[in-house]
Amino acid sequence: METWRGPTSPAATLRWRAAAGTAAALHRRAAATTAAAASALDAIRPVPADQREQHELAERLRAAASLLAPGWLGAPLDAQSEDAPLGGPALPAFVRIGIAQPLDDARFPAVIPLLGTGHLTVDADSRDPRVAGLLRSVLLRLLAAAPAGALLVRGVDSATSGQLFAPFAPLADAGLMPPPVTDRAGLRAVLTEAEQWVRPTRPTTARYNRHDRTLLVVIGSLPELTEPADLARIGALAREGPEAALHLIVAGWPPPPLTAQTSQAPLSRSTMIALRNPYALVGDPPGASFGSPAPHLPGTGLNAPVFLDESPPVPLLDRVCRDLAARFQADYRRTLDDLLPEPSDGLWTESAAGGLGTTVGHAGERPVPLGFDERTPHWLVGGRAGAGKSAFLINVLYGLCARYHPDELALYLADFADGTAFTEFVPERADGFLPEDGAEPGRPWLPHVRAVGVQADREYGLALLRELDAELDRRATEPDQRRILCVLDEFPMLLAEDDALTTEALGRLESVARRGRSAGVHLILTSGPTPALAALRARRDSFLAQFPVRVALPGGADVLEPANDAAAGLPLGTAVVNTAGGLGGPRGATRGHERMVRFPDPHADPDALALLRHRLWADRPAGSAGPAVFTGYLAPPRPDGPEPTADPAGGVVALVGQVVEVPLHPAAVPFDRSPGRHLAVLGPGSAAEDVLDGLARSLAGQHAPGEVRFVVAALVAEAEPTAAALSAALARRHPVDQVDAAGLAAALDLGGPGYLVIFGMDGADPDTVPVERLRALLRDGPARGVHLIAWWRGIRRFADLIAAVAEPEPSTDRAPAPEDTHPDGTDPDGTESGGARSGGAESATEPGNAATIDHLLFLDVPEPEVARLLGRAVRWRPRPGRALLYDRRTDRASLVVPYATPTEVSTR
Ligand SMILES: Nc1ncnc2c1ncn2[C@@H]1O[C@H](COP(=O)(O)OP(=O)(O)OP(=O)(O)O)[C@@H](O)[C@H]1O
Repeated sequence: METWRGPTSPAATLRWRAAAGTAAALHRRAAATTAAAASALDAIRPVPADQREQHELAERLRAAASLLAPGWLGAPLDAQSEDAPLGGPALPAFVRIGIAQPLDDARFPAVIPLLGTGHLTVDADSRDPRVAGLLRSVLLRLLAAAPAGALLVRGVDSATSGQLFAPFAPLADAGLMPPPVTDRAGLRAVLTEAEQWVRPTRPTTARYNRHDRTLLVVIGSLPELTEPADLARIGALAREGPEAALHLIVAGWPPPPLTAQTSQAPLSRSTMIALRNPYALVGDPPGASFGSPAPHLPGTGLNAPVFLDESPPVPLLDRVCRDLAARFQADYRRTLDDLLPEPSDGLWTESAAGGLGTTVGHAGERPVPLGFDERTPHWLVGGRAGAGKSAFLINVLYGLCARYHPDELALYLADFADGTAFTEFVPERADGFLPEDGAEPGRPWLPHVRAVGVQADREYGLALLRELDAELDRRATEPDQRRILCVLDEFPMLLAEDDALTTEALGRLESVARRGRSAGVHLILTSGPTPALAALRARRDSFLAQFPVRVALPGGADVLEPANDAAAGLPLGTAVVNTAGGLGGPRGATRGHERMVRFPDPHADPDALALLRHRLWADRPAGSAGPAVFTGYLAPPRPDGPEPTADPAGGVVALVGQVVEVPLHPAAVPFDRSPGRHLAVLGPGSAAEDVLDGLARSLAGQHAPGEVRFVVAALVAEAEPTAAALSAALARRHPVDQVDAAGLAAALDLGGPGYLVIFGMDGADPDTVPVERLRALLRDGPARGVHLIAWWRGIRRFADLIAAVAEPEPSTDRAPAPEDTHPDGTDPDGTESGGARSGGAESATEPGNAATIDHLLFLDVPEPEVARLLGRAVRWRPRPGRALLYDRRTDRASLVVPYATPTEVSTR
């Protein structure tokens, strides 16, 4: 009789017996099953090579296969009942790949070891329908048979643009299996994830992370021109993967060589399938042999042609994927309500005296509480983009706001990336700013939230930390029952530069974290995956040591200790909550300090969220103010209401923008009667021109009609249109002279109250506008209500002029003493103030010389130039939408966001 590969012989029969015996030996993890299979197979004896014996052998192998790969793992999928239960007690060790057919009428399921053992390769890729069928059926079997959540799958398929995995889309929608990647970048991301998965916990001892879950990477086809380096990474993963619960199914392996150097060896530790027509040859599984009677003899693979399983019926695939997704979602069907107190209990029933607490999620059926008190004062939260960080934070913040009265809890929120986490807490208005007083906001605000920084500058973050530090100073003498929670989202950006701001921010973080613990000031820091975290942790006396609570969302394992792999492979909507600084513990041991929680998506029901927000807002204590909102990417509108009017000395205060500080406040330039009350706007661009324009309009609005005279001059051509438009606008309310340089010279003697608004002062010819007359104006103008507000395009001309006007002259006038020195001797951005200085502006500040300009507003002037002019260090990074306001009298420099460009003058 002829078998498929040759005449049947006792030796061949022996090989069959050995094959089954080997398979049984491989099944170590299913000992009982294996024992049963082995005993079934041991009964096989060498038999005469007749058809009857062959049939009997096939029958026994069929029985063995049903023991090794029961249910979903081995059943013919086209006959599989749609009601067959999903999930099993343990990860499957064997899986069917097709039907072996040694004789025309003798068949048995071909079963290979995979999970727990090695990998599978096929020499053709997903473009071959037989390969696509095999991959889909193996994947379906494994997913259907694995315990829920135990098998994580990553798909790669370039040749069919991911179509191979299309039937599994419901799993992607549910967040169970990400959509397949289809290009080289995607492949690299998958390989990186797999490498992290197998990364030794401690490289020196080469011990491997051991996961409770298994990662299966299924490559249906490699991207075209996959680079040898990436192929080598696959090879390395194959070698190291199985011990770390990583397995590969790679179709199209080995890939066709591009050059002799790039030809790839078979993937180690894999069962290889070679396609023939119409059947396939199946090689030996790793470390064992289907066909060799003894391990030391070379294996020949399975001695029977195998007809690979076809793609499972679409309805079956669909049903299984939907069921798995539905189960997963059922577990996640909890809502934000499940984290809140019972509605019947009402709002704000808990006391913050001993600490704050809320429910952050559920571990199984059990709610998991987490809080802020002396034991767990601060939290560090990590997760990759899209991991649900905002969702987690929003749950926490609403949970706290529902439990504690605004008198017991104040929130400060800031994000530094382009995230949208906190827009949720910004009262709605198209421009992102707080509605006018009394207006019903489109989006109510939470009475607990004092300040929100959206896409905030690093300076804002530092200001927030300074404010908290100052609050802690206050609390040292006057304890305050109200707890403060400050959330800094993407905090590594605050520390991203190697500069003085980072140094100070680190110090403040340390101080706030250390002192806040017992003083009721708490922090949540969040971060995406970044090497900065490891670097921060490695610092001696790292402030992170003050953060015992670590919350790792998907991709956030680096907030845990490196040896703790509890967060590996977390699906969306889950987090590892660790209260021991991220420390792990023995595998399998109950870790009292660590829970895996599931948390709901608070935006899944926007109406419920809006209702809750409205409830919190409607119940706010009388007199509550909305949060101060700083939106980094918007120029704030000039305040609508009347400008702060005349100060006691009879001058006005011009507002140039918003100081980047906490609490937010306007940058005010007083125009009172003392010498030097003038403003220079410095910078080359049109933004400076716009600032001057806006300021002049705002000043016009502060005076009764006809009360002051405006003299407007454009001494550089580029500013003429602006000057003309401004003059026209101002003229609706006040007398205006639009003049040239000569007219300006004449106006220096203006007798009555007025403003000289000069665009392009650097264009003034000293012969036309004499320095001594300018000096007289700077010194004496304010006393008669005349102020200069002028724009210089370049700092050099300004410095020259100021040096010239500041030259000592016989005078007994003395500049007034500084009114306001920063208490800690630093200016608002932390640079040292005061001290002996030299330089242009310097001489302008010398006592006895009052011919000077008190206020300088820098736009787009490099830090060294500003420092040189001021004769002292400043911390300033010019960028669009930001200005530095320097007040000569107080020697303070403040970062300012200039108000939005005006469109028309106030018509009051
Ligand atoms: N518990 C959850 N269950 C299901 N989906 C969720 C859950 N939490 C968040 N999501 C969804 O995941 C997506 C990302 O969530 P979220 O915006 O909270 O992530 P993030 O980490 O803040 O992202 P980024 O850092 O990019 O802003 C959103 O579409 C959200 O609806």
